[in-house]
Amino acid sequence: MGHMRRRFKARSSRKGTFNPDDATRVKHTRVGVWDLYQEITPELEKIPGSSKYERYLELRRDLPFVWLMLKDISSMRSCWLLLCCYICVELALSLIPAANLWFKGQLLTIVQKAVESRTVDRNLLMEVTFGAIVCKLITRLLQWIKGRLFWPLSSRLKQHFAVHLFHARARLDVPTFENESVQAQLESASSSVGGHSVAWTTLTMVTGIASTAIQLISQSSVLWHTLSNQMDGRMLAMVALIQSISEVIRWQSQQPLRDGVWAATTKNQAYIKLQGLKRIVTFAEHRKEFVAGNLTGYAISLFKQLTATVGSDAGEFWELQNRMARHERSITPTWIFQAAMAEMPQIVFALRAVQYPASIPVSLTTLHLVTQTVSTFTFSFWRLIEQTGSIADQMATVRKLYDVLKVPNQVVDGTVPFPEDEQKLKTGVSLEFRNVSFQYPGSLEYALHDVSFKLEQGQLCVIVGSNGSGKSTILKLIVRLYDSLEGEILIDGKDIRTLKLADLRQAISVLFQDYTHFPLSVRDNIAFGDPAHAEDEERIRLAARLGGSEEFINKLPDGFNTYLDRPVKDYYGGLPEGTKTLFGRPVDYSTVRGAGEMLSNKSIGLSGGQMQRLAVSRTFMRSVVSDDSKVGLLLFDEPSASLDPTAEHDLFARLRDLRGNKTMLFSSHRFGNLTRHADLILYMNDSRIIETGTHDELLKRQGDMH
Ligand SMILES: Nc1ncnc2c1ncn2[C@@H]1O[C@H](COP(=O)(O)OP(=O)(O)OP(=O)(O)O)[C@@H](O)[C@H]1O
Repeated sequence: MGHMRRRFKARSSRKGTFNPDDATRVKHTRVGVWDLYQEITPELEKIPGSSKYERYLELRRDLPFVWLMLKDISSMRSCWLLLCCYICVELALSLIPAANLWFKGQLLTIVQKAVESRTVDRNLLMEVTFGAIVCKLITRLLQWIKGRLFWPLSSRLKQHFAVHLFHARARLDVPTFENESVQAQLESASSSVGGHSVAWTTLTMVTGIASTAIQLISQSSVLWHTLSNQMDGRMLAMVALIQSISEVIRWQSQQPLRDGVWAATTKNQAYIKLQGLKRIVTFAEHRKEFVAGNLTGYAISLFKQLTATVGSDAGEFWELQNRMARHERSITPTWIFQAAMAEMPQIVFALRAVQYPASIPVSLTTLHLVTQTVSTFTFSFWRLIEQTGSIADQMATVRKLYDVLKVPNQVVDGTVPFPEDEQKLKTGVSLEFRNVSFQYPGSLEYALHDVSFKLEQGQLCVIVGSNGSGKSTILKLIVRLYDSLEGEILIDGKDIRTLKLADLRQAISVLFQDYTHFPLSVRDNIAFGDPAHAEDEERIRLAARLGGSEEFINKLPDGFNTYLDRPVKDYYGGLPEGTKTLFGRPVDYSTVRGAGEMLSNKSIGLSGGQMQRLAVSRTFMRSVVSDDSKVGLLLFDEPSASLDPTAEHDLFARLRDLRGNKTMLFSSHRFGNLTRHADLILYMNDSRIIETGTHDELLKRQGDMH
């Protein structure tokens, strides 16, 4: 699989767009039910190794990053010694084929002498034989050492760069993270081949290329030297080499989808429907309606009929593509010429033998030497081409790996510390919106339009409005998930953009409407509300109690240690059907088909209300559990949306009790329980505040209107 991914990794060096309908640049082929569109590459680019100028520029841009990475790797204390050993072993291994060749050349000399003088230099023969054996042994030994170095080195690199990548991802703010190009960059920087990190792949690739190059150079110089006094030796070598290189080129050109721009789609309606039917009978989610709808008979006959219609054209894209590629290896004039060329060394040898019968033993050995060397040679050459082909992609990946740490966040950090006096937070902060307007990135509509209001220290404010009126957006702007386009937001009279982000967010506690649950234990889900006290068990339990979640958490299989959705699945195969739980967790048989022999665990279901209580507990952990909380402003976006009336009543009562004198802001769909206690109600519609006042004032005004 890893190999496949690497072979077909899309190369995205070309700028611009790809239009399958442009017949002048795009070749259209039918592959079974599939339509394959390939961009026509100019002939020149098909020659391996001939990279275009643009490609060269790219390499020049990316190369420094590879250097940076190598420096980075060697500066890791636990790595550099291993790395040195690894490089030495690789170097030694790449010189071995040349040594082997040298011994064979010596044999050739011995044979030649034997032919000429009818005597064999015994000592030399012994030396050569012994040398060849030692060479083999050393190779084995080096390979063994290389194998032993592999895991420690590769896993250390993986760890090091895992931290790097975690950092790169963790530091991004909301608009930057949502940006598609940043996502693509992160994706490719963390791409791995066969489970290895980018660093390891790059390292092996760089050492691999160096080693192949050394092999080629050392072998060819030894061969050239050895053959210098052989009749036709060099000619034989040239002929064999040309032949073998042309094989490589032919092989290269037979990989139509290796490089270049291409796309495939199917328009075969019968095939698409067939795939749809397969899914219906495969996945559990369709079963209820499939059975109740009495669809069995109909589906079977439809499936049979469609299978007949599509016929042998049916198939997955890769399967058909491989079949076609094999068919394409048809007989062409070049192919015939190459086949003839393959026999060329033998022909040269035969002609020579006819001319000089005495030279037969020598030329026979030369022939053997040449053909054998050339075949290892071809292999090395082929590898070099393979590797240089992917090195450009790999280097680009390395650059991206380093660039992701430099992606600028869109929300720029401020410099002013906040608050000046921590004690003041206890009495809450004041909050003011001055003519704030905002559009979400990529959206043309205003989510907030000229919004102004002022909330004094310690006041309770409720924003009321229908769906999509902009309530949540107000909360998101206060914590600077996004920055407003126009106007300013002031906290304690200071523009929030001037304040240090970490301080600002520390002083605010927020419960979003679309709160999330981290794929961690229930305890950690609450503890993450206040990292400073994440180890404080008492505090976590208190937060759970106040948030109304303690009771149901205690009933979970592992209590506070329960994972609602374990991020690491268990693996098993061939389980007897009677196994309902394993390792204390329920077995999920519904995923068995997709994952083959691997199965995963069912996630533990909580009701919507329980989820919300858990989220409220996390917020409480941060803001209301204790007096030493550094929070001065509490924001709640529909905290009771999934709660039943009693739970809602309890929650609000508790919140009013616990908040002390802190400033609090709620959003709600309706007037009611909460608005009665509000110092200020903002009534929103269509991105604007259309009315403000207290509960009574607003009701009165409404009454006046009717
Ligand atoms: N991430 C986003 N990207 C683009 N548009 C968004 C995004 N989030 C919200 N919007 C749009 O901004 C407007 C205001 O949304 P907001 O979430 O503030 O409404 P709301 O009053 O909180 O609604 P609800 O009561 O449904 O929660 C809506 O028109 C919405 O479609």
